[in-house]
Parts: sequence; structure tokens; C-alpha cells
Amino acid sequence: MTQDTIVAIATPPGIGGVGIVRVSGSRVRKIAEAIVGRPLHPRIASVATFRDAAGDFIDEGLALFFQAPKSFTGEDVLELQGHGGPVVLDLMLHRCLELGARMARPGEFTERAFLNGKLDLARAEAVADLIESSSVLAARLAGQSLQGVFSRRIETLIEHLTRLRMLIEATLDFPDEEIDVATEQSVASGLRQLIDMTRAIMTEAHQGQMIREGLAVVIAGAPNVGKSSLLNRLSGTDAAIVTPIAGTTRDLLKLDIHVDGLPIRIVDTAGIRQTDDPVEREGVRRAREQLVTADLVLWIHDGIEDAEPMGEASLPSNCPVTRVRNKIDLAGIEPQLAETKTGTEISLSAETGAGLDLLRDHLKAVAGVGTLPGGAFMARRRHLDALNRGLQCLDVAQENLTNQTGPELVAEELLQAQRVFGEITGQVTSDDLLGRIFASFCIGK
Ligand SMILES: Nc1nc2c(c(=O)[nH]1)N(C=O)[C@@H](CNc1ccc(C(=O)N[C@@H](CCC(=O)O)C(=O)O)cc1)CN2
Ligand SMILES: Nc1nc2c(ncn2[C@@H]2O[C@H](COP(=O)(O)OP(=O)(O)OP(=O)(O)O)[C@@H](O)[C@H]2O)c(=O)[nH]1
Ligand SMILES: [Mg+2]
Repeated sequence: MTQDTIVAIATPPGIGGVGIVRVSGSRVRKIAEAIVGRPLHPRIASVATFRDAAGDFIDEGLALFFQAPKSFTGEDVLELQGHGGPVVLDLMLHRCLELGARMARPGEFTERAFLNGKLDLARAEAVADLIESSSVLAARLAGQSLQGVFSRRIETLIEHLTRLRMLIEATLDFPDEEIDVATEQSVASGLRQLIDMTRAIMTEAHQGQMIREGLAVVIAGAPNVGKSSLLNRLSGTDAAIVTPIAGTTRDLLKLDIHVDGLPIRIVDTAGIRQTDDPVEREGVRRAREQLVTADLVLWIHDGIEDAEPMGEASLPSNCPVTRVRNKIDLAGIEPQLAETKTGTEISLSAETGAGLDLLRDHLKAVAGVGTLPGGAFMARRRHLDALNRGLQCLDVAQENLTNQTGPELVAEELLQAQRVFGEITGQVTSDDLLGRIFASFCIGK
């Protein structure tokens, strides 16, 4: 416990029933005795009067002491649970500062928990994700990760990787010998298994990340096909201006909506067409820009003028697209979802709402909601990036094996993959990475 002592108000700003000041570090016992006037028993809540330097009353509250290492941070921890008013909490905070604590940085309590081995990095991140979840679904997945579901998957992956490396390195100890056929076969099958495992984890992690950040859906298509009407219908608002005039929408209109707990960041765009109007042209440029970053483009057409919707050629290649035929009320056809050569096509009416349920189910399916067996978990972009880089190493290892470039190169790639996967749980870290992760936490966490 060589760390300095940190303090922060752990409850949100404003007025509440109860407010908590949390202290962690080596001075905690002294601070507790000075404020409460007597030593505290670990892990027993005591009703106490909190007093300032002059012995004057600050508050009557509950004092809770956790003795290192059995605490959230692994250090001595004190909680002063007082009445939830900003002035009272500030007085308590200042008393702790007077007694030698310093203000905690955002996320510093959790950072210490990580550094003291109480939580691995993926679980520490899940703490923040749980706090910040915007839907029940997101909270449920963050809860899974907080309980270690994701971390255990990564640990198992690393265990398999280590075993495979040992197998290869045993061969390296006899440099004169080539890898024998039996070893080569078990390495090859072990490697295939590792790649499959990584892919499976990536699928789940991707779903988690999508639910954390929201599915980015862009509504695009020719002018006047009903893009803004669809945005309004999906969001249950009249946020977008709708008129019979082609070229109504110019600015991007971004809304955050939920479909059965799935967060969706939806963008309405200007109808894509050739135009001399400089304002509309800028709108079309911005619309095109959105297509590149979308998780899904809803390409709207109204099936009236042209069966082959114009402008569709402007879609970037490998852009994930679902075609939506709108205004089926005018054509007198039923809502439907069809799988075609070019992907899914949904027929609906933004005006009447017919077929909207098909679209909502489709959006959930794209995000993978409810399609994965068992333990889906929360993940971040950082985790997916690491999984991706690790998978690349495994692919290279497989190539090296096939091309018989020698066991050293295969082992080297496996070691690299192991390091990269270790970044997820924090077995391998840099100060820079930790700084970035914990700085995004709230103060007092
Ligand atoms: N009042 C209060 N509520 C809180 C927290 C807190 O710090 N204070 N938490 C903070 O985020 C969360 C709870 N998380 C916690 C996790 C571990 C320990 C802890 O003392 N762990 C010890 C002892 C374990 C045991 O007794 O089984 C340890 O791990 O050694 C405390 C809180 C949510 N609610
Ligand atoms: N009958 C019918 N009319 C619709 C439907 N959806 C939209 N409309 C009408 O089509 C016209 C254009 O709708 P908008 O939602 O403004 O179309 P948009 O694609 O956003 O058009 P721009 O912003 O100009 O690109 C309006 O008059 C809407 O009322 C539909 O499902 N059925
Ligand atoms: Mg519009």
C-alpha cells in the first residue's frame, strides 16, 4: 500500500436521499478516526457523527470501512454515507482532502482495482458499460461481461494458444529435427480449432459492441421515395419535414431510437440525384458520406417510377444494404420480406405503418439480437480490434505451417497472437492504454 490516498464523491451531483464520499489508500484509517472519532470495525456499517477539524457537526451518517486487501480497490477503503446534498458532501470531501487525501481522477478507484488484481481489464470496462447502458439489453450484456463471461472466453483461448505453442517449442528444442508428421497434423488441427474459437468469440463480441454503441442505420435513396416518412414512423416522432416536393431533406437528421432494447443510431439523408442547386448538392455529398460508415443502409424506393431504383449504383461496394420498397398502400400490395440475390428486400408503407414490424425484426436480426446461443456479452471496439489482429496472426501461422517455413515462424506468430489477446483482459497493457480506458470513466468510479 504505497499508493497515495484518493477521495471522490461517488454519488451523482445534485440532491438525493443519500450521498457517498469514497476514500481509498493508506491514510484511510487515520482519516476515518479523525472524522468519526473512533476506530471502525471492518465491513460493519456504523452510525456515526462526521465532524470537521474544529469538531463541529457535518452530518450524521453511516461509516463503512473495508480493510485491505478485501475491498473494491484492494486497498483500505472508507465510505462515508451521508445525506445527499451537495453542500454536505462537499464538506465531507474537503475534510478528507484536509486529512491528506487527494481528488481521485475519473475511473481511478476501478483502475486501482485492476492494478491490484481485483478485476481484469475487460471486467473493469464492463463496470463503465453497465453504468452507461442505455437499454435493458445493454445492461444485461454488460452484466455478463462484469461477471467474467467474456474474460473467461479469452482466457480459454489463450490457454489453448499456450498449449499449441508448447507443442511446437518442444520440437524447437531438437533443432536438427524437422516437425514430424504426427506433430504437424496435431498443430494444424489445433490451429484450425483456435481460428474457429476466435471467429466465434468475434461474432459474439461484435454483437455486444453493436448493442453498446447502437446499430448505425442510414436511410438513403432517390428523392421523394419516403425516407423522411420512414424515419418519422420508426422513431414515432415528426422530427423530419415531409412534403411532396422532391429534394425536401438536405441536412442529415440523426436520431437515437430503440427497437426492443436494441439501440439504433438512425440517419435520414437527402435524396440522391444530380442537381445544380448547391445546397442540395452538399446534402447529397453528405448523404453519400454516411453510406461508408453505416452498419446497414436502408435503400428506399417507391416501386412506382422504376423497378430498378435509380441511383443505387452510387452505393459503395460491399456496403451492407437492405432494399425497402415503400408506399405499398398505393400499389395495393401486402407487406413482405423476401431474400433476393442482392440481399433482403422489404415491402412496407411508411404512411400506414404496414410492414414496419418486418423491418423492426430485420434490424434486430442484423444486429444478431437473440440469435446467439447462451452467453452473449458486452464488448468494445478495442476488443474487436484485438481479436481481429490476433486472428490475422493465426492466419499467418497457418500459412507458415502450410508452406513449411519452419516451426520458429509458426511459434512466433502464435506468441504474437497471445500478446494481442492478452491486451483484452489486460495481461498485456501499456500506461497509454490504461490511461485512455479509465479516463472515460466518471469521477468516483
Ligand atoms: N456502497 C457501495 N456500493 C457499491 C459499490 C461500492 O463500492 N460501494 N460498488 C463499487 O463499484 C459496487 C459493488 N462492488 C463491489 C465489489 C467488491 C467489493 C469488495 O469489498 N470486495 C472484496 C470483498 C469480497 C467479499 O467480501 O466477498 C474483495 O474482493 O476482496 C465491494 C463492492 C456497486 N455498489
Ligand atoms: N401513399 C404513401 N405516401 C407516402 C408514403 N411514404 C411517404 N409518402 C409521401 O411521399 C412524399 C415524400 O415523402 P418524404 O418522406 O418527404 O420523402 P423523402 O424520401 O424524404 O424525400 P426527400 O427528402 O425529398 O428526398 C410525401 O408526400 C409523403 O407523404 C407511403 O408509404 N405511402
Ligand atoms: Mg426527406
